[in-house]
Amino acid sequence: MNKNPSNTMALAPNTSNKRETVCIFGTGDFGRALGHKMIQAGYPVVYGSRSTQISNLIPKDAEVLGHAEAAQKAAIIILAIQRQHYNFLTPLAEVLRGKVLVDISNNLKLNQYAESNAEHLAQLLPGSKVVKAFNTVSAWALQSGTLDASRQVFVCGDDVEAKQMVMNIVRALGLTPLDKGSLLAAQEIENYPLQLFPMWRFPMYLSLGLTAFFFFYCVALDIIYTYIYEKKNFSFFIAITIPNRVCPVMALILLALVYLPGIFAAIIQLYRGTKYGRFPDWLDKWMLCRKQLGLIALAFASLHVVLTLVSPRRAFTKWKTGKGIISQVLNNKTEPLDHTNAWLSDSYLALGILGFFLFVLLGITSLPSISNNVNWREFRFVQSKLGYLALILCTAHTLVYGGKWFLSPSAYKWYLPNIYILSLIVPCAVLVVKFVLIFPCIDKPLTQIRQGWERNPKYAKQTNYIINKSAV
Ligand SMILES: NC(=O)C1=CN([C@@H]2O[C@H](COP(=O)(O)OP(=O)(O)OC[C@H]3O[C@@H](n4cnc5c(N)ncnc54)[C@H](OP(=O)(O)O)[C@@H]3O)[C@@H](O)[C@H]2O)C=CC1
Ligand SMILES: [Cu+2]
Repeated sequence: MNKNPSNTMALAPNTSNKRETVCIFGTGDFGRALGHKMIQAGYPVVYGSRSTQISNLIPKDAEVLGHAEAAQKAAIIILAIQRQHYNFLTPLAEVLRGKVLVDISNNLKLNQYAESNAEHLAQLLPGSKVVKAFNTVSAWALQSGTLDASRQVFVCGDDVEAKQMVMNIVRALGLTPLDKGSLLAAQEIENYPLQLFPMWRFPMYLSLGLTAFFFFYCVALDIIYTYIYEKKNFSFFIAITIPNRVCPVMALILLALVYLPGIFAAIIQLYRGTKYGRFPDWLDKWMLCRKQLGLIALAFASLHVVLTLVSPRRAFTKWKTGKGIISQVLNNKTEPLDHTNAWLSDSYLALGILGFFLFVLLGITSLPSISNNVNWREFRFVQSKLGYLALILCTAHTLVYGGKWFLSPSAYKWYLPNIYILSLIVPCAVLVVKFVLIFPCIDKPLTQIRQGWERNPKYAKQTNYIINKSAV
Protein backbone atom coordinates (compact mmCIF):
# COMPACT_ATOMS: atom_id res chain seq x y z
CA MET A 1 0.00 0.00 0.00
CA ASN A 2 1.31 3.40 -0.92
CA LYS A 3 0.47 5.89 1.78
CA ASN A 4 1.73 8.76 -0.26
CA PRO A 5 -0.17 9.27 -3.54
CA SER A 6 2.26 11.95 -4.72
CA ASN A 7 5.10 9.49 -4.38
CA THR A 8 5.35 8.50 -8.03
CA MET A 9 5.00 12.13 -9.10
CA ALA A 10 7.79 13.21 -6.83
CA LEU A 11 10.06 10.59 -8.37
CA ALA A 12 9.75 12.16 -11.81
CA PRO A 13 12.69 14.42 -12.66
CA ASN A 14 12.16 17.87 -11.26
CA THR A 15 12.22 20.41 -14.06
CA SER A 16 10.92 23.45 -12.18
CA ASN A 17 13.20 25.77 -10.25
CA LYS A 18 11.72 24.74 -6.96
CA ARG A 19 13.70 21.99 -5.29
CA GLU A 20 11.89 18.95 -3.98
CA THR A 21 11.77 18.30 -0.26
CA VAL A 22 14.48 16.07 1.16
CA CYS A 23 14.02 14.05 4.31
CA ILE A 24 16.89 13.28 6.67
CA PHE A 25 16.63 10.56 9.32
CA GLY A 26 18.80 11.35 12.34
CA THR A 27 19.61 14.71 13.84
CA GLY A 28 23.20 13.84 14.76
CA ASP A 29 26.34 15.58 13.56
CA PHE A 30 26.14 14.47 9.99
CA GLY A 31 22.38 14.88 9.64
CA ARG A 32 22.56 18.46 10.88
CA ALA A 33 25.57 19.38 8.72
CA LEU A 34 23.99 17.95 5.60
CA GLY A 35 20.62 19.58 6.35
CA HIS A 36 22.31 22.92 6.83
CA LYS A 37 24.05 22.65 3.48
CA MET A 38 20.84 21.53 1.74
CA ILE A 39 18.83 24.44 3.08
CA GLN A 40 21.54 26.76 1.79
CA ALA A 41 21.19 25.10 -1.61
CA GLY A 42 17.44 25.76 -1.55
CA TYR A 43 16.05 22.35 -0.56
CA PRO A 44 13.19 22.22 1.94
CA VAL A 45 14.46 19.83 4.64
CA VAL A 46 12.39 17.72 6.98
CA TYR A 47 14.02 15.63 9.70
CA GLY A 48 12.78 12.29 10.90
CA SER A 49 13.83 11.84 14.52
CA ARG A 50 13.03 9.88 17.66
CA SER A 51 12.35 13.13 19.44
CA THR A 52 10.43 15.92 17.74
CA GLN A 53 11.66 18.56 20.14
CA ILE A 54 13.53 21.20 18.20
CA SER A 55 16.95 21.87 19.64
CA ASN A 56 18.77 25.04 18.69
CA LEU A 57 21.46 22.99 16.93
CA ILE A 58 19.03 21.95 14.20
CA PRO A 59 18.98 24.27 11.17
CA LYS A 60 16.31 26.96 11.69
CA ASP A 61 14.25 26.40 8.55
CA ALA A 62 14.00 22.65 8.93
CA GLU A 63 10.97 20.77 10.18
CA VAL A 64 11.35 17.92 12.68
CA LEU A 65 8.78 15.11 12.65
CA GLY A 66 8.50 11.46 13.57
CA HIS A 67 10.14 9.06 11.11
CA ALA A 68 6.96 7.91 9.32
CA GLU A 69 5.51 11.40 8.98
CA ALA A 70 8.77 12.85 7.73
CA ALA A 71 9.27 10.08 5.19
CA GLN A 72 5.87 10.76 3.65
CA LYS A 73 6.90 14.29 2.78
CA ALA A 74 9.78 13.39 0.50
CA ALA A 75 10.84 11.03 -2.23
CA ILE A 76 14.43 10.98 -1.05
CA ILE A 77 15.37 10.00 2.47
CA ILE A 78 18.91 10.35 3.69
CA LEU A 79 19.81 8.04 6.56
CA ALA A 80 22.24 9.84 8.88
CA ILE A 81 22.18 6.95 11.32
CA GLN A 82 24.70 4.24 12.19
CA ARG A 83 24.20 0.85 10.60
CA GLN A 84 23.60 -0.95 13.89
CA HIS A 85 20.33 1.02 14.33
CA TYR A 86 18.94 0.18 10.87
CA ASN A 87 16.55 -2.38 12.35
CA PHE A 88 14.15 0.37 13.42
CA LEU A 89 13.44 0.91 9.70
CA THR A 90 11.79 -2.49 9.15
CA PRO A 91 8.39 -1.45 10.59
CA LEU A 92 8.53 1.56 8.25
CA ALA A 93 8.92 -0.64 5.15
CA GLU A 94 5.53 0.29 3.72
CA VAL A 95 6.10 4.04 4.09
CA LEU A 96 9.52 3.69 2.53
CA ARG A 97 8.35 1.56 -0.40
CA GLY A 98 9.46 3.04 -3.72
CA LYS A 99 11.44 5.80 -2.05
CA VAL A 100 15.07 6.55 -2.60
CA LEU A 101 17.10 5.75 0.53
CA VAL A 102 20.54 7.29 0.69
CA ASP A 103 22.99 5.33 2.82
CA ILE A 104 25.83 7.53 4.04
CA SER A 105 27.16 5.31 6.80
CA ASN A 106 30.74 4.34 7.46
CA ASN A 107 32.25 1.54 9.48
CA LEU A 108 34.98 1.57 12.07
CA LYS A 109 37.05 -1.21 10.52
CA LEU A 110 37.85 -2.42 7.02
CA ASN A 111 35.36 -5.10 5.88
CA GLN A 112 33.67 -5.01 9.29
CA TYR A 113 30.58 -6.85 8.05
CA ALA A 114 30.21 -9.52 5.39
CA GLU A 115 28.00 -7.31 3.23
CA SER A 116 28.29 -3.55 2.87
CA ASN A 117 25.99 -1.30 4.91
CA ALA A 118 24.14 -0.25 1.77
CA GLU A 119 23.53 -3.84 0.67
CA HIS A 120 22.38 -4.70 4.18
CA LEU A 121 19.90 -1.81 3.97
CA ALA A 122 18.68 -3.00 0.57
CA GLN A 123 18.08 -6.47 2.05
CA LEU A 124 16.16 -4.98 4.99
CA LEU A 125 13.97 -2.87 2.70
CA PRO A 126 13.69 -4.63 -0.65
CA GLY A 127 10.90 -2.25 -1.75
CA SER A 128 13.11 0.85 -1.54
CA LYS A 129 15.80 2.08 -3.91
CA VAL A 130 19.08 2.24 -2.04
CA VAL A 131 21.82 4.61 -3.15
CA LYS A 132 25.22 4.89 -1.45
CA ALA A 133 26.64 8.42 -1.29
CA PHE A 134 28.24 11.11 0.88
CA ASN A 135 30.19 8.76 3.17
CA THR A 136 33.53 10.20 2.06
CA VAL A 137 32.57 13.75 3.05
CA SER A 138 33.04 14.75 6.68
CA ALA A 139 30.38 16.53 8.71
CA TRP A 140 32.98 19.05 9.80
CA ALA A 141 33.98 19.84 6.21
CA LEU A 142 30.34 20.23 5.16
CA GLN A 143 29.60 22.61 7.99
CA SER A 144 32.75 24.71 7.77
CA GLY A 145 32.75 24.82 3.99
CA THR A 146 36.37 23.65 3.74
CA LEU A 147 35.68 21.14 1.05
CA ASP A 148 38.61 21.86 -1.23
CA ALA A 149 40.20 18.49 -0.61
CA SER A 150 37.14 16.33 -0.83
CA ARG A 151 34.69 17.69 -3.35
CA GLN A 152 34.30 14.25 -4.83
CA VAL A 153 31.30 12.21 -3.74
CA PHE A 154 31.23 8.55 -4.77
CA VAL A 155 27.73 7.41 -5.66
CA CYS A 156 26.52 3.89 -6.44
CA GLY A 157 23.17 2.14 -6.64
CA ASP A 158 21.15 -0.35 -8.66
CA ASP A 159 18.38 2.06 -9.71
CA VAL A 160 19.66 4.43 -12.37
CA GLU A 161 16.93 7.02 -11.89
CA ALA A 162 17.37 7.07 -8.12
CA LYS A 163 21.11 7.44 -8.52
CA GLN A 164 20.57 10.33 -10.92
CA MET A 165 18.36 12.11 -8.37
CA VAL A 166 21.04 11.77 -5.70
CA MET A 167 23.73 12.98 -8.09
CA ASN A 168 21.63 16.06 -8.83
CA ILE A 169 21.55 16.85 -5.12
CA VAL A 170 25.31 16.32 -4.89
CA ARG A 171 25.82 18.80 -7.72
CA ALA A 172 23.41 21.31 -6.18
CA LEU A 173 25.54 21.25 -3.02
CA GLY A 174 28.56 22.27 -5.06
CA LEU A 175 30.16 18.83 -4.92
CA THR A 176 31.22 16.53 -7.73
CA PRO A 177 29.44 13.17 -8.00
CA LEU A 178 31.41 10.20 -9.28
CA ASP A 179 29.25 7.31 -10.45
CA LYS A 180 30.83 4.06 -9.22
CA GLY A 181 28.17 1.80 -10.70
CA SER A 182 25.87 -0.70 -8.98
CA LEU A 183 25.43 -1.29 -5.27
CA LEU A 184 28.18 -3.91 -5.49
CA ALA A 185 30.64 -1.00 -5.37
CA ALA A 186 29.36 0.03 -1.92
CA GLN A 187 31.89 -2.14 -0.09
CA GLU A 188 34.76 -0.40 -1.83
CA ILE A 189 33.24 3.04 -1.22
CA GLU A 190 32.75 2.22 2.45
CA ASN A 191 36.32 1.03 2.81
CA TYR A 192 37.67 4.16 1.15
CA PRO A 193 37.56 6.57 4.14
CA LEU A 194 39.19 3.91 6.32
CA GLN A 195 42.25 3.73 4.14
CA LEU A 196 44.87 6.29 4.78
CA PHE A 197 46.24 7.41 1.42
CA PRO A 198 45.52 4.06 -0.30
CA MET A 199 47.44 4.95 -3.45
CA TRP A 200 50.37 6.22 -1.43
CA ARG A 201 50.97 3.17 0.67
CA PHE A 202 53.16 1.19 -1.72
CA PRO A 203 55.21 4.21 -2.92
CA MET A 204 55.72 5.29 0.69
CA TYR A 205 56.90 1.89 1.91
CA LEU A 206 59.12 1.50 -1.12
CA SER A 207 60.78 4.87 -0.68
CA LEU A 208 61.20 4.40 3.06
CA GLY A 209 62.83 1.02 2.49
CA LEU A 210 65.12 2.23 -0.27
CA THR A 211 66.07 5.39 1.65
CA ALA A 212 67.02 3.36 4.71
CA PHE A 213 69.02 0.94 2.57
CA PHE A 214 70.99 3.68 0.78
CA PHE A 215 71.51 5.63 3.97
CA PHE A 216 73.14 2.71 5.77
CA TYR A 217 75.04 1.78 2.62
CA CYS A 218 76.60 5.25 2.64
CA VAL A 219 77.23 5.17 6.38
CA ALA A 220 79.11 1.90 5.93
CA LEU A 221 81.19 2.98 2.94
CA ASP A 222 81.79 6.66 3.69
CA ILE A 223 82.03 6.73 7.48
CA ILE A 224 82.81 3.27 8.85
CA TYR A 225 85.21 2.28 6.04
CA THR A 226 87.18 5.56 6.23
CA TYR A 227 87.29 5.25 10.00
CA ILE A 228 88.67 1.72 9.91
CA TYR A 229 91.14 2.03 7.03
CA GLU A 230 92.08 5.72 7.02
CA LYS A 231 91.58 6.54 10.70
CA LYS A 232 89.50 9.59 9.76
CA ASN A 233 86.34 10.55 11.58
CA PHE A 234 83.72 11.71 9.08
CA SER A 235 80.70 11.01 11.28
CA PHE A 236 79.32 14.50 10.62
CA PHE A 237 78.60 13.27 7.05
CA ILE A 238 75.35 11.93 8.52
CA ALA A 239 73.84 15.42 8.61
CA ILE A 240 74.26 16.74 5.08
CA THR A 241 76.74 14.85 2.93
CA ILE A 242 74.99 11.50 3.07
CA PRO A 243 71.43 12.87 2.77
CA ASN A 244 72.68 14.79 -0.26
CA ARG A 245 73.82 11.49 -1.78
CA VAL A 246 70.70 9.56 -0.86
CA CYS A 247 68.25 12.23 -2.11
CA PRO A 248 69.46 12.46 -5.73
CA VAL A 249 69.83 8.70 -5.88
CA MET A 250 66.27 8.21 -4.63
CA ALA A 251 64.91 10.84 -7.02
CA LEU A 252 66.58 9.17 -9.97
CA ILE A 253 65.55 5.63 -9.07
CA LEU A 254 61.93 6.56 -8.27
CA LEU A 255 61.63 8.52 -11.52
CA ALA A 256 62.91 5.46 -13.38
CA LEU A 257 60.38 3.33 -11.48
CA VAL A 258 57.62 5.58 -12.84
CA TYR A 259 58.54 4.53 -16.38
CA LEU A 260 59.57 0.93 -15.74
CA PRO A 261 56.01 -0.53 -15.49
CA GLY A 262 55.16 1.05 -18.86
CA ILE A 263 58.04 -0.92 -20.34
CA PHE A 264 56.86 -4.16 -18.74
CA ALA A 265 53.37 -3.44 -20.07
CA ALA A 266 54.72 -2.87 -23.58
CA ILE A 267 56.73 -6.09 -23.47
CA ILE A 268 53.70 -8.06 -22.23
CA GLN A 269 51.48 -6.60 -24.94
CA LEU A 270 54.06 -7.31 -27.62
CA TYR A 271 54.55 -10.83 -26.41
CA ARG A 272 50.84 -11.52 -26.30
CA GLY A 273 50.19 -9.68 -29.55
CA THR A 274 47.08 -8.08 -28.12
CA LYS A 275 46.06 -5.40 -25.70
CA TYR A 276 42.99 -7.35 -24.61
CA GLY A 277 44.04 -9.28 -21.57
CA ARG A 278 44.60 -8.24 -18.02
CA PHE A 279 48.02 -7.28 -16.77
CA PRO A 280 49.25 -9.23 -13.77
CA ASP A 281 47.98 -7.78 -10.52
CA TRP A 282 51.32 -6.42 -9.35
CA LEU A 283 51.77 -4.54 -12.62
CA ASP A 284 48.26 -3.13 -12.44
CA LYS A 285 48.90 -1.80 -8.94
CA TRP A 286 52.27 -0.43 -9.91
CA MET A 287 50.81 1.40 -12.94
CA LEU A 288 48.16 2.96 -10.70
CA CYS A 289 50.64 4.52 -8.29
CA ARG A 290 53.02 6.03 -10.84
CA LYS A 291 51.86 9.55 -10.05
CA GLN A 292 52.60 9.09 -6.34
CA LEU A 293 56.03 7.61 -7.11
CA GLY A 294 56.75 10.63 -9.30
CA LEU A 295 55.68 13.11 -6.63
CA ILE A 296 57.89 11.44 -4.01
CA ALA A 297 60.75 11.52 -6.51
CA LEU A 298 60.12 15.25 -6.95
CA ALA A 299 60.29 15.75 -3.18
CA PHE A 300 63.69 14.01 -3.07
CA ALA A 301 64.94 16.07 -5.99
CA SER A 302 63.86 19.30 -4.26
CA LEU A 303 65.67 18.26 -1.07
CA HIS A 304 68.78 17.54 -3.14
CA VAL A 305 68.59 21.08 -4.56
CA VAL A 306 68.34 22.66 -1.11
CA LEU A 307 71.11 20.46 0.34
CA THR A 308 73.37 21.42 -2.56
CA LEU A 309 72.68 25.13 -2.23
CA VAL A 310 73.73 25.18 1.45
CA SER A 311 77.09 23.68 0.59
CA PRO A 312 79.09 26.99 0.65
CA ARG A 313 77.93 27.62 4.23
CA ARG A 314 79.38 24.35 5.52
CA ALA A 315 82.51 24.43 7.66
CA PHE A 316 83.76 21.34 5.81
CA THR A 317 83.54 23.09 2.42
CA LYS A 318 85.20 26.22 3.76
CA TRP A 319 87.99 24.13 5.26
CA LYS A 320 88.55 22.21 2.03
CA THR A 321 88.71 25.42 -0.06
CA GLY A 322 91.07 27.04 2.45
CA LYS A 323 93.30 23.98 2.48
CA GLY A 324 93.65 24.11 -1.30
CA ILE A 325 94.59 27.80 -1.25
CA ILE A 326 97.09 27.38 1.60
CA SER A 327 98.83 24.45 -0.09
CA GLN A 328 99.22 26.54 -3.25
CA VAL A 329 100.66 29.40 -1.17
CA LEU A 330 103.04 27.13 0.73
CA ASN A 331 104.29 25.55 -2.47
CA ASN A 332 104.42 28.98 -4.08
CA LYS A 333 102.63 27.59 -7.10
CA THR A 334 99.41 28.75 -8.80
CA GLU A 335 97.48 25.91 -10.29
CA PRO A 336 96.14 26.74 -13.75
CA LEU A 337 92.43 26.42 -14.43
CA ASP A 338 91.58 22.85 -15.38
CA HIS A 339 89.32 23.36 -18.40
CA THR A 340 88.11 19.78 -18.56
CA ASN A 341 87.06 20.02 -14.95
CA ALA A 342 85.39 23.38 -15.53
CA TRP A 343 83.43 21.93 -18.44
CA LEU A 344 82.42 18.86 -16.47
CA SER A 345 81.27 20.78 -13.42
CA ASP A 346 79.32 23.34 -15.46
CA SER A 347 77.70 20.65 -17.57
CA TYR A 348 76.58 18.52 -14.68
CA LEU A 349 75.11 21.60 -13.00
CA ALA A 350 73.32 22.63 -16.21
CA LEU A 351 71.97 19.11 -16.72
CA GLY A 352 70.80 19.02 -13.11
CA ILE A 353 69.04 22.39 -13.39
CA LEU A 354 67.26 21.42 -16.63
CA GLY A 355 66.35 18.01 -15.27
CA PHE A 356 64.94 19.55 -12.10
CA PHE A 357 62.97 22.09 -14.12
CA LEU A 358 61.30 19.33 -16.13
CA PHE A 359 60.74 17.38 -12.92
CA VAL A 360 58.84 20.33 -11.44
CA LEU A 361 56.85 20.71 -14.67
CA LEU A 362 55.85 17.04 -14.44
CA GLY A 363 54.79 17.53 -10.84
CA ILE A 364 52.72 20.60 -11.62
CA THR A 365 50.93 19.02 -14.58
CA SER A 366 49.96 16.03 -12.47
CA LEU A 367 47.92 18.26 -10.12
CA PRO A 368 44.23 17.69 -10.79
CA SER A 369 43.51 21.40 -11.28
CA ILE A 370 46.04 21.49 -14.12
CA SER A 371 45.54 18.04 -15.61
CA ASN A 372 41.78 18.68 -15.80
CA ASN A 373 42.51 21.62 -18.07
CA VAL A 374 44.66 19.88 -20.66
CA ASN A 375 43.42 17.26 -23.07
CA TRP A 376 44.80 13.76 -22.81
CA ARG A 377 47.22 14.22 -25.75
CA GLU A 378 48.80 17.22 -24.05
CA PHE A 379 48.88 15.37 -20.76
CA ARG A 380 50.50 12.34 -22.37
CA PHE A 381 53.01 14.54 -24.14
CA VAL A 382 54.11 16.15 -20.89
CA GLN A 383 54.02 13.01 -18.77
CA SER A 384 55.61 10.67 -21.29
CA LYS A 385 57.88 12.70 -23.60
CA LEU A 386 59.01 15.34 -21.11
CA GLY A 387 59.15 12.69 -18.40
CA TYR A 388 61.60 10.61 -20.40
CA LEU A 389 63.57 13.75 -21.18
CA ALA A 390 63.76 14.50 -17.44
CA LEU A 391 64.95 10.94 -16.85
CA ILE A 392 67.63 11.30 -19.53
CA LEU A 393 68.82 14.63 -18.12
CA CYS A 394 68.96 13.37 -14.54
CA THR A 395 70.79 10.20 -15.58
CA ALA A 396 73.27 12.29 -17.58
CA HIS A 397 73.66 14.61 -14.57
CA THR A 398 74.71 11.65 -12.41
CA LEU A 399 76.95 10.18 -15.11
CA VAL A 400 78.81 13.44 -15.72
CA TYR A 401 79.14 14.05 -11.98
CA GLY A 402 80.56 10.68 -11.08
CA GLY A 403 81.56 9.13 -14.40
CA LYS A 404 85.21 10.04 -14.25
CA TRP A 405 85.88 7.93 -11.17
CA PHE A 406 83.38 5.13 -11.71
CA LEU A 407 86.23 3.04 -13.14
CA SER A 408 88.77 3.99 -10.51
CA PRO A 409 89.31 1.58 -7.61
CA SER A 410 88.40 4.31 -5.10
CA ALA A 411 84.78 4.01 -6.23
CA TYR A 412 84.70 0.49 -4.80
CA LYS A 413 85.09 -0.20 -1.10
CA TRP A 414 84.79 -3.72 0.26
CA TYR A 415 84.14 -4.67 -3.37
CA LEU A 416 80.90 -2.68 -3.17
CA PRO A 417 80.26 -0.07 -5.85
CA ASN A 418 79.70 3.55 -5.01
CA ILE A 419 76.06 4.53 -4.43
CA TYR A 420 75.93 6.55 -7.67
CA ILE A 421 76.91 3.50 -9.68
CA LEU A 422 74.09 1.59 -7.99
CA SER A 423 71.63 4.38 -8.69
CA LEU A 424 72.31 4.24 -12.43
CA ILE A 425 71.31 0.62 -12.91
CA VAL A 426 67.53 1.03 -13.10
CA PRO A 427 67.43 4.33 -15.06
CA CYS A 428 69.98 3.09 -17.60
CA ALA A 429 68.08 -0.18 -18.01
CA VAL A 430 64.82 1.72 -18.57
CA LEU A 431 66.39 4.08 -21.10
CA VAL A 432 68.23 1.35 -22.99
CA VAL A 433 65.17 -0.88 -23.29
CA LYS A 434 62.97 2.05 -24.27
CA PHE A 435 65.24 3.69 -26.83
CA VAL A 436 67.33 0.82 -28.11
CA LEU A 437 64.80 -1.97 -28.13
CA ILE A 438 61.22 -0.76 -27.97
CA PHE A 439 61.35 2.61 -29.64
CA PRO A 440 63.15 1.95 -32.94
CA CYS A 441 62.18 -1.63 -33.79
CA ILE A 442 58.85 -2.35 -32.27
CA ASP A 443 57.08 0.94 -31.74
CA LYS A 444 54.92 0.40 -34.81
CA PRO A 445 53.58 -3.06 -33.97
CA LEU A 446 53.04 -1.83 -30.43
CA THR A 447 51.00 1.14 -31.62
CA GLN A 448 48.97 -1.18 -33.81
CA ILE A 449 48.30 -3.45 -30.87
CA ARG A 450 47.29 -0.51 -28.75
CA GLN A 451 44.90 0.64 -31.45
CA GLY A 452 43.15 -2.70 -31.13
CA TRP A 453 44.81 -4.76 -33.87
CA GLU A 454 45.09 -8.45 -33.29
CA ARG A 455 48.30 -10.13 -34.32
CA ASN A 456 47.95 -13.20 -32.25
CA PRO A 457 45.04 -15.45 -33.24
CA LYS A 458 45.42 -17.29 -29.96
CA TYR A 459 44.07 -14.24 -28.21
CA ALA A 460 41.17 -13.60 -30.55
CA LYS A 461 39.12 -16.07 -28.56
CA GLN A 462 40.06 -14.50 -25.27
CA THR A 463 39.18 -11.06 -26.64
CA ASN A 464 35.71 -12.25 -27.45
CA TYR A 465 35.50 -13.82 -24.07
CA ILE A 466 36.48 -10.61 -22.31
CA ILE A 467 34.14 -8.53 -24.43
CA ASN A 468 31.31 -10.98 -23.77
CA LYS A 469 32.04 -10.99 -20.08
CA SER A 470 32.03 -7.21 -19.80
CA ALA A 471 28.78 -7.09 -21.74
CA VAL A 472 27.11 -9.34 -19.18
N1 LIG B 1 30.13 12.60 11.28
C1 LIG B 1 30.72 12.50 10.10
O1 LIG B 1 31.63 13.29 9.77
C2 LIG B 1 30.29 11.45 9.13
C3 LIG B 1 29.35 10.51 9.46
N2 LIG B 1 28.95 9.56 8.55
C4 LIG B 1 27.96 8.55 8.91
O2 LIG B 1 26.77 9.18 9.27
C5 LIG B 1 26.08 8.40 10.22
C6 LIG B 1 25.71 9.28 11.38
O3 LIG B 1 26.88 9.83 11.94
P1 LIG B 1 26.86 11.02 13.00
O4 LIG B 1 25.86 12.00 12.59
O5 LIG B 1 28.25 11.46 13.16
O6 LIG B 1 26.41 10.25 14.32
P2 LIG B 1 25.61 10.84 15.57
O7 LIG B 1 25.81 9.88 16.67
O8 LIG B 1 25.98 12.26 15.81
O9 LIG B 1 24.10 10.80 15.10
C7 LIG B 1 23.42 9.61 14.87
C8 LIG B 1 21.93 9.88 14.92
O10 LIG B 1 21.26 8.66 14.67
C9 LIG B 1 20.03 8.66 15.38
N3 LIG B 1 19.94 7.44 16.18
C10 LIG B 1 20.79 7.01 17.13
N4 LIG B 1 20.37 5.87 17.65
C11 LIG B 1 19.23 5.54 17.04
C12 LIG B 1 18.32 4.45 17.15
N5 LIG B 1 18.52 3.44 18.02
N6 LIG B 1 17.25 4.44 16.35
C13 LIG B 1 17.06 5.42 15.47
N7 LIG B 1 17.87 6.50 15.33
C14 LIG B 1 18.94 6.55 16.09
C15 LIG B 1 20.02 9.85 16.29
O11 LIG B 1 19.13 10.82 15.71
P3 LIG B 1 17.75 11.27 16.47
O12 LIG B 1 18.14 11.53 17.89
O13 LIG B 1 17.34 12.44 15.71
O14 LIG B 1 16.84 10.12 16.32
C16 LIG B 1 21.44 10.36 16.26
O15 LIG B 1 21.53 11.72 16.35
C17 LIG B 1 27.02 7.27 10.63
O16 LIG B 1 26.62 6.08 9.97
C18 LIG B 1 28.35 7.71 10.11
O17 LIG B 1 29.13 6.62 9.73
C19 LIG B 1 29.46 9.55 7.29
C20 LIG B 1 30.39 10.47 6.91
C21 LIG B 1 30.92 11.46 7.78
CU1 LIG C 1 72.61 16.43 -8.44
